[in-house]
Amino acid sequence: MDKIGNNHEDYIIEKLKIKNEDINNSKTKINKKGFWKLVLPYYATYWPLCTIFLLFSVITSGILVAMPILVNQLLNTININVAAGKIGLEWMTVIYAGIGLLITYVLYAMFWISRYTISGVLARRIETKIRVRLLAKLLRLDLHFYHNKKTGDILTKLISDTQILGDQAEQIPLQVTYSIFSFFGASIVMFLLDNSVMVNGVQVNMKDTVYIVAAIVLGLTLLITIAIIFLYNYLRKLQYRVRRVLSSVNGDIQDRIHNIRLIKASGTLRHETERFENINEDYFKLIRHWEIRQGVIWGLILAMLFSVNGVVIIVGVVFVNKNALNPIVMVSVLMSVNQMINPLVNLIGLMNNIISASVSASRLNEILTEPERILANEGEIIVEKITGDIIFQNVDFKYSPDGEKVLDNFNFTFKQGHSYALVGQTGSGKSTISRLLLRFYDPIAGALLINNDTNLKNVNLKSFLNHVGYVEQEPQILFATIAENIAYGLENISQEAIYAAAKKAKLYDFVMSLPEQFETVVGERGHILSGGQKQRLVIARMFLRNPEVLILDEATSALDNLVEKDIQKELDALMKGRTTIVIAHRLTTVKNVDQILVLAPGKGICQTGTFEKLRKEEGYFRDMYEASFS
Ligand SMILES: Nc1ncnc2c1ncn2[C@@H]1O[C@H](COP(=O)(O)OP(=O)(O)OP(=O)(O)O)[C@@H](O)[C@H]1O
Repeated sequence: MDKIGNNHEDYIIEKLKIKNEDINNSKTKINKKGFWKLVLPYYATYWPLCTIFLLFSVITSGILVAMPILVNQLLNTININVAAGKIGLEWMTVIYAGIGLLITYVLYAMFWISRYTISGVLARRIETKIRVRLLAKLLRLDLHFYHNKKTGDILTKLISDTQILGDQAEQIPLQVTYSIFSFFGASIVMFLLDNSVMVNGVQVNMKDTVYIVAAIVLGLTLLITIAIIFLYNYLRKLQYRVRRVLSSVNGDIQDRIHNIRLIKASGTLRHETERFENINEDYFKLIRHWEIRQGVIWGLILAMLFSVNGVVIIVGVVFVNKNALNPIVMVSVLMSVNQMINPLVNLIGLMNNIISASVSASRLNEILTEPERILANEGEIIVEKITGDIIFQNVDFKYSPDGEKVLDNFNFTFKQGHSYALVGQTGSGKSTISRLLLRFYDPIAGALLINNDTNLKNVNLKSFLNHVGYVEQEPQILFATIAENIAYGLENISQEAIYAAAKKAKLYDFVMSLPEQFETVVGERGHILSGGQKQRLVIARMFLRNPEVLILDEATSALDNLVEKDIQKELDALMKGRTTIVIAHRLTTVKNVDQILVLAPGKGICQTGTFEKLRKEEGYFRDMYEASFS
């Protein structure tokens, strides 16, 4: 099997930053039982629906399979009188058989419609349940998981793969039941056919001949089935690679749309279009490769299957010629052979679906089996109030196992009710300290204690975060109204409280000038807001939370000096009596804090003191101070 990365896929791999081993190691990535493992629990949960669905599938398949018997009965009413050379009909039997056929078709239609509706509902139920489960898992995973993922890639799994799984959770059992049932049903029917003929007034039975024909059909189809199983494994690996690349292409589109302003500002429209064309051209070649192979493979197998029909016709004609097979029975035998082949043809049509389902299940399992490093401790120690110090005790931390330590034996006590500022060169670990405190990550060694002695790992995370207000450099804004964005995470908040928070954040006047005021939808990531307005919105969110611990990571960096001064006044008032950690490059923001910590990359804290003390001391802070006034 050719490896991706050796030929036309080189470009796509390089451009989309796909890990080569991710694709070529598809053997380890694809879990053969993945699909069943994922959907069986849902079949068990919705067992009444499943039972009816399976029952009706069996009934509809049964009716189809029984059809040759009815036809056989009908045809047998034609009584061939060989001696007299006449053909006579038993009209009453014909009428009864006709009515029987009609009733059968009506019943078939009724069961088919019921089965179709029930299985559709079941499919969508399973799809939505798996999607919710996946989303819940994604929310539980810590930020490490997201570092090397593209959002579009995750979205493809969340939307397309769950949909494929839902569809196939319906189609696979349905078609497999039908196929197995019809195959074996048709085989049995073939043996039950009345293969006797009147020869010169004497009834002659030809059962042996039918057995021979059936054995030929069974033998040939068994061989073809074995071939299908081998080819299935090959095609599944190929399909995994195609889907992996497709979801990376989706990720790429999402990434470029996300950065549309960069593209516009850099004038790279043509470059991006060409790049995308090249990526898609490579994707096209890859999928063409898949389409051709699977087309040829399934086509050949279909041809082999249909040739069974041909073999039966030839064998049948020979037997009829030797008077070993009743020509009327031969019609029914041929119908039964078709009934045996049809399920296999059906299974071939279903093969691509089975492959898709198996690949989707493997891709979803990549997320579902991802270890959860941070357990939110839903039922553990509830934090009613933050009344004590926050202590970083011998904390070591790095972002990846093979990366450098960002914090190395970091020790510091943030005293309750005091304010602190973290300053220092870029990359010195200031934001990392706040991320650890919010439990975006856990330290690899040491501990974070809150309320003097409670390990943060042991507390109910939500109850702790209820007391923490966090404003970060890049405001996180949802596609929702301004009011919803301000009140995010809080329940039963009055309109007045939202207005008051907006006033403190100097956002109120602007919001009231909008046609829909606080009900204005701000667009994705606050598209309709300026950088400063976004920052004011997240500051308003924090005022509303009224937390006991404040973490302000460059909270006012996007504000102009006058607004910043106003908001800083409000923030200073809020900071009083609350443990506050301010991360800032602007000295105005850190002027009034109780203590400033100066950090250096790889060294941790290298200076501490008040603004006045550090201003005079030789070091990074004095350099920073002098630079800002030079
Ligand atoms: N998600 C991440 N994965 C890997 N490394 C990271 C990640 N986030 C930060 N780092 C690295 O950790 C170090 C500390 O980053 P951090 O964001 O804490 O610095 P900072 O002092 O806040 O910088 P700045 O002042 O520029 O915001 C940096 O070297 C950075 O490259």
